[in-house]
Amino acid sequence: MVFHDWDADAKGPVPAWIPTAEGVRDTNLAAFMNGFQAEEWQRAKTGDPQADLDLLQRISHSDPEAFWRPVLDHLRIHFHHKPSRILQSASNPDDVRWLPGAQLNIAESALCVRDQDAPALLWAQEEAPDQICALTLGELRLRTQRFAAALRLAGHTPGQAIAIDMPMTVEAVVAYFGIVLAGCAAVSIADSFAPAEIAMRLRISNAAAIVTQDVIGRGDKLHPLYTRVVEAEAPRAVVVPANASAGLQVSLRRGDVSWEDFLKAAPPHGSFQAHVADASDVTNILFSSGTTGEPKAIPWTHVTPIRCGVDGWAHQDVRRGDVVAWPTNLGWMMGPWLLYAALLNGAAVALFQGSPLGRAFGIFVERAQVNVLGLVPSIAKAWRASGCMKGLRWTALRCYSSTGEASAPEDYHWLMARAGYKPIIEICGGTEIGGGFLAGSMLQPQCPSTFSTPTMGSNFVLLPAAGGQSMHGDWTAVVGELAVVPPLLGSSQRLLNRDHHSVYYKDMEVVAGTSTPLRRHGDEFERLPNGYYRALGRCDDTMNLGGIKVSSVELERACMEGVPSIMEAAAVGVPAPGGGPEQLVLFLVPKGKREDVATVKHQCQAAIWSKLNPLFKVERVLWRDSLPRTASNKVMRRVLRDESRSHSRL
Ligand SMILES: Nc1ncnc2c1ncn2[C@@H]1O[C@H](COP(=O)(O)OP(=O)(O)OP(=O)(O)O)[C@@H](O)[C@H]1O
Repeated sequence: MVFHDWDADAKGPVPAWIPTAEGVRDTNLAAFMNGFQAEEWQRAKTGDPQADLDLLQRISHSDPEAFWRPVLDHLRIHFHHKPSRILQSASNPDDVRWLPGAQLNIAESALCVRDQDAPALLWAQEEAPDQICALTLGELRLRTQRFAAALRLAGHTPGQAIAIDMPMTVEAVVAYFGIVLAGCAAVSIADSFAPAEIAMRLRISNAAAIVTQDVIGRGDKLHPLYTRVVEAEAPRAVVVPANASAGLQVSLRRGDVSWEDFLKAAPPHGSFQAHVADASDVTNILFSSGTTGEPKAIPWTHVTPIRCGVDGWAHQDVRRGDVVAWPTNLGWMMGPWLLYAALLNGAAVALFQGSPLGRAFGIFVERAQVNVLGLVPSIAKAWRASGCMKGLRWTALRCYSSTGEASAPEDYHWLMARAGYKPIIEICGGTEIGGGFLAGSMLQPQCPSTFSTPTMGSNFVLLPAAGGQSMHGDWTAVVGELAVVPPLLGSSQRLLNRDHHSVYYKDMEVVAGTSTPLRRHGDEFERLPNGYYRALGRCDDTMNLGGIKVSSVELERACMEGVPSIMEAAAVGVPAPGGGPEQLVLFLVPKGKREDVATVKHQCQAAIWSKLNPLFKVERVLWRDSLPRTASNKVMRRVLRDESRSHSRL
């Protein structure tokens, strides 16, 4: 009611959550600001953390030496040899060096320097979501060291690539950190992939071994995993049983070994000296989702996880003793991101062994006392449609967080309300960024499906179609492609299967007033009148309707808000048969039964006219049972574009 005369055109969307003074005071950033010493900070700060947030964010990229030193201390990054400086600049962004001269193993910072008695991992099975099991950091460290020792005894040397293809279980986390401690690179492969996809990733990374699981149990169904890995002609496999008490449910190839036998070679309590590496050595090889084409193989170094840690610290406000849950897999960047964002901040990771779509997951969140709950938009949509979380009390929750694709404000308003109005911290970046460049903040009012600040350390411009570069802080409402201003700590400097420079810098404008090229990212954003941002999806998903550029996401949002009978929408622009301007085709998933196409087309048209532009014409509407998605659950509009082209040829 307080907002009934809110002028959204002048002030941006209505906030659905406003931090209290006490809430602001308790954040990590407010505490950090108290002790921050940078010269510009001392000169210009007001003493009010909310008012000073922009200043801190600006200093975080304009003065990396001043910003990162205390942040590295705060995250307790453990160096065997300290870096000579934070950043060694170069005119080519691929040649800059973060933490030059540093010798470290980032897994030690995650496992060895914090309270060893504190919980590090919590988990439960889908069949018994309220039976929470826990492992302390000390126990996790010991198991990890044993795995690393076993790797060494099996002949694996620093620099080798070792794949992991399995659900995100305790064993997966042990293997992940064990590989990093041993100086090898973990090749992250999502557990949903078919053999050909697994084989491609093993080939690109030249993996010397793989850690996998026999089967994946979901509800009362068992899905094969080991057989897929075998079909991919994987190298030697270490195989974890899905059900430890039942033992392995597959027979192994000659040379493959069970998890238990693999570990037997190393003493359970022996200490393992972590491999001390250069900051730029590889710890992890990840693959992007492939929304825009073939997945890119992206190496993460010992520096990249610091991006994850700082995101979690500054944006989701992960605190010591917290519990962080985020249904994902090590094969997606949010898997490793979650481990580092929690452990580098002294928090525990909550791993649910089952589907996040049902009530069992909600019970787990309640019982594990989850403080920070991450998700992708399709999870919230499913919860809202089924009503499965009704009555659950997520009282420990301080915030949600969302990544992956643009969210629907209505769904997210619903989600905020279901935990008694808790903010949803949107974060957008990418596998090659090691985390986010744009996010929400617990120091600022939050509106569903918007971003309120660049992440700490990052800087970007929007490139409006009319030309020019619009900086954050310009405070002008504008739409444009977002381009990152390098350098950005954590972002990639090489790719294994493409030329890094051509993918990210070729043909890009230079940063105004410098000779440094902007870094391409390929997302379209709108800056709102209050300086917040809204994601408009991939630039490839924008279309030109009657000479006006519009993004798929905007059209979809208008339909979702205006037509109650649809659950999901995907909008694509298709060239008119025989040439001419693009035509708008809508693919819709119904909430219940499919309504008459002509009626729904009329409703969508009305919603688009009233919310966006009276010149946009809906050409066709097609019902679908579901939308095509990548393995990481992102809508593949390029597949729909192809589909509608073939429809129009019929
Ligand atoms: N909170 C968010 N809101 C909107 N979009 C998001 C959000 N988080 C991530 N994204 C989208 O996901 C992308 C990053 O995902 P990822 O690194 O897996 O690569 P991809 O773009 O999906 O795949 P590829 O680069 O192979 O095409 C972002 O560029 C953005 O398009």
